[in-house]
Amino acid sequence: MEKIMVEKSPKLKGRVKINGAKNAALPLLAASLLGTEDIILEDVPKLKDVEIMCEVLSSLGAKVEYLDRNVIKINSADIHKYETSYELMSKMRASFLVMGPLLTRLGKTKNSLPGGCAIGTRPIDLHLKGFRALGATIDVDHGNISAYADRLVGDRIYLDFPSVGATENIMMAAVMAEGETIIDNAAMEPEITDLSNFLNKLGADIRGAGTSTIRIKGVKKLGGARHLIIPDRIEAGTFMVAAAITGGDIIIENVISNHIKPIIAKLKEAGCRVYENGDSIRVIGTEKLNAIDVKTLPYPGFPTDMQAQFMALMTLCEGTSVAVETVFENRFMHVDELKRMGADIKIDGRSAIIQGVKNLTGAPVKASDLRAGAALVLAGLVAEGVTEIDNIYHIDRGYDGIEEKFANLGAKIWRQEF
Ligand SMILES: CC(=O)N[C@H]1[C@@H](OP(=O)(O)OP(=O)(O)OC[C@H]2O[C@@H](n3ccc(=O)[nH]c3=O)[C@H](O)[C@@H]2O)O[C@H](CO)[C@@H](O)[C@@H]1O
Ligand SMILES: C=C(OP(=O)(O)O)C(=O)O
Repeated sequence: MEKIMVEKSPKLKGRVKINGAKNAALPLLAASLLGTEDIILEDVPKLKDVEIMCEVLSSLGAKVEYLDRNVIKINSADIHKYETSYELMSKMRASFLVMGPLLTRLGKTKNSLPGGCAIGTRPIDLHLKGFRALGATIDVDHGNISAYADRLVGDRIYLDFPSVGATENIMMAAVMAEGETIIDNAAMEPEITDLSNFLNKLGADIRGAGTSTIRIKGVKKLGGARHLIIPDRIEAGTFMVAAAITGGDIIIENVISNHIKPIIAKLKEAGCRVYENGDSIRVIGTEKLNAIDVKTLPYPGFPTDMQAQFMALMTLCEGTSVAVETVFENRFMHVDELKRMGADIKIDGRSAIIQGVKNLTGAPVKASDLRAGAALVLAGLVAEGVTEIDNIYHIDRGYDGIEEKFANLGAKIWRQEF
């Protein structure tokens, strides 16, 4: 069993290059099932989740080949299987994103129902509502969910919540449906726009991605393309908080600053200096951090995937900070772990009230989910002594080379076998 060990570190300084986004790579890999010619994805992060999605694609008959560390070639010309195994599906929720592409490409698909996870129950009712509106019949039995349709026909679909996954799955199912599909109250995350750009390169006809209304005109067939994945705004945000929490000075390269406006704004409110320069961002920390409040919201609001990392920062801000989580009903599992490190946090429903403390102390802690793990790494950088982080497979789902990147900035961090 491996743990990540973090020792109180000097102020982090230097440059760090951000990888392609996990949350763009996963839907793009799923969408690759739609193409009938070679697809090349560039800047794919080397992550456990990406590995699992590649296994899912291979299990369906796609040819998946690494051309380089971060470049994957996929050919789905001969996909024939429409069922995924429980074993693969249960490893990662995002594998459910193959449902839309398989439904439209093969007319049927059967997958095991994804369960909830540490951050919430994460239902898929909105994905299914979309598939049904396009004409699919949905059956659930023995933990499996099947969808089939002789033909899919476009319709107008209103999402009760702008779900990222539902928007993606419905977009992918609709690309080859007859006529026009309109998704209202669609998610507006940059990863949706990246997916739309990619599908259009394959020959799809999608307009409006990045706004709350997406229009998809069905086409007969999709081909191939080469596509560079957008930078990971959450990885970028995590390193920005690292500069803030250690009072350091970090230049973060390969960032689209428009994608991280709330992160920039909140770090400035905390007293940090943030300079945008083309595709890089420099964050300079401050001796005294001001208390800040954050409320998570769908894009362009403050991202739920940055709430835990900001909470690590808030534990050291002077005064009282409040974090309100509105996207997931149970995304406060990091609170007890931060408290073990000396943080003063109270939870009241969907709000966490954080009273700044003078310092944190290292402790054995557990990552309950991906971003909770990132928050513990950040807290460990400034906590007295050593922080020993267990369950780091969560962290490896979403951060490519986390120890190397932090160590290059001067952090005392290593992976240890126990
Ligand atoms: C692989 C990926 O891209 N993951 C991201 C994606 O997850 P994911 O696509 O799962 O997130 P959603 O936007 O779908 O979920 C947001 C909220 O909607 C609810 N919901 C969702 C679908 C549905 O059918 N019914 C329903 O009620 C969920 O329970 C949750 O409370 O967006 C989340 C919100 O920005 C991020 O935290 C995740 O990192
Ligand atoms: C919640 C996350 O991802 P996933 O949807 O893959 O669980 C995340 O990236 O923080």
